[in-house]
Amino acid sequence: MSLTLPDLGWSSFFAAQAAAHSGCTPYRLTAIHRSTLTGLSPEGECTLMTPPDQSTGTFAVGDWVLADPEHRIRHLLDRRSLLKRRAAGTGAEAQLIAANVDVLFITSSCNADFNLPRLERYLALAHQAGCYPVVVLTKADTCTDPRAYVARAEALAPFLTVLAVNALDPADLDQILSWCPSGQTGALVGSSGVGKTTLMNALTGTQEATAGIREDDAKGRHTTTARALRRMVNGGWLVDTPGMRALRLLDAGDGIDEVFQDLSDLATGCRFSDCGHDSEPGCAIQAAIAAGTLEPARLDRWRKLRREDARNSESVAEARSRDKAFGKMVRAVMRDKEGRNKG
Ligand SMILES: Nc1nc2c(ncn2[C@@H]2O[C@H](COP(=O)(O)OP(=O)(O)OP(=O)(O)O)[C@@H](O)[C@H]2O)c(=O)[nH]1
Ligand SMILES: [Zn+2]
Repeated sequence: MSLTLPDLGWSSFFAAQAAAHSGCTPYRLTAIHRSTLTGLSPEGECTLMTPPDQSTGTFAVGDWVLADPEHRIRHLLDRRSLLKRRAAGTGAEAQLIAANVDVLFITSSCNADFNLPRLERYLALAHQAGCYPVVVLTKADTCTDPRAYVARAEALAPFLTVLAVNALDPADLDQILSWCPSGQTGALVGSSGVGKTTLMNALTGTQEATAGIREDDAKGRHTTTARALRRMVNGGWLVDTPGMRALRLLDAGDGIDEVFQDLSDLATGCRFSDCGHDSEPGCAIQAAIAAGTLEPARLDRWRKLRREDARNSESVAEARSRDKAFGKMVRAVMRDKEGRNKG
C-alpha cells in the first residue's frame, strides 16, 4: 500500500505552513502513547519523539507534525479542526481527542435513542471544533417511517445533512462514504448501541472489535492493538479512539449560539442585556413564545446546553469556590436546623 501525502489528508493549508521548514518531513499522527507518538508518512509508520519541553498530551490523533531525520518533532502544524473534552477528574484542563477531522458523523438511530437535544449538543460540538456535521440515523430498517425521523433532524438547522441507513446493509454505506472521500478524515460520535462499531467495521472493511483499542492494559503496559486512525474502503479515514466515545462540551459557547442562532438573535432584542428570559419586562424571547413563533421547549434546551457548557468550561478555581460556597450553605442550614431543634 503506497500512500501519497494528499492520501493522508495533506493539503495546501499544511503545505503553506511547512514551506518555511526545509529539512523536515511531514507525518500524520496515528496514535498517541505515554512518551512517544506514531506518525504515518508515504514511507510508512514510525515512532516519533516529542520536543524535550512537550508532553505527548499536547498532540492529538490526526495532527500534522514536521520531524527531523532523527524522528524528533520540530513543529506542530496549525489545525483545521480540534475535538477536545474536559479531562477526567476535577480539573478543567482540556484533553485533546482528535485534530483535523473534516466530518463529524453524528450518529443516532430511528428508535428510542433518537433525541433532538442530544443531536443539538453534538451539532454545537461540531461547530465549535470546526468539523462539518453529518447526521447519520441508523436502524432505518427497523422502523416504518424513517423519513419522519430524518425530517425532525433536518429541522434542527438549515441545510443540515441527515442520512438514514441500515448499518448492516453494505449498499447503504456509500451514502456515508461519499461525505468523506479519499484523503478526508471523519469521526463517529453517538450514544452506546446506536451502531458506531458496526459502521466503523463496515466502513473500514474490518471485523475488529473496538474493545481491543486500548492504549494501556490493566498493568499499565503498552499494548496498542490497533491504529487510532483507520483507513476506510474508499481511502478516507476514521478516527477511532476511546476518547471519541464520551465527548462533552468544552467552551462551546460559540458553537451553541450557532446552533441556536434564532434565539441568540432574538435575545439581542431584549430590553436588558443580561435578560434571563423569564419574566423580565421587554423580553423578546418571551414575546416570541407568546406570539407562538418560538417553541418554549427550544428555549429550555438552549438554557440546558448553556448551563452544561458553563459547568464544563469553568476553571478548577471556580469549581472549588462553587463547592466551597455550597459547603458553607449546607453548614449554615445545618446550624440553623440545630438551633431550631434546641430552641
Ligand atoms: N437492524 C439494524 N441493526 C443495527 C443497525 N446498526 C446497528 N445495529 C445493531 O445494533 C447493535 C449495536 O450496534 P453497535 O455497532 O455495537 O453499537 P455501538 O454504537 O458501537 O455501541 P457501543 O459499542 O456500546 O458504543 C448491534 O447488535 C448491531 O448489529 C442498523 O442499522 N439496523
Ligand atoms: Zn429576554
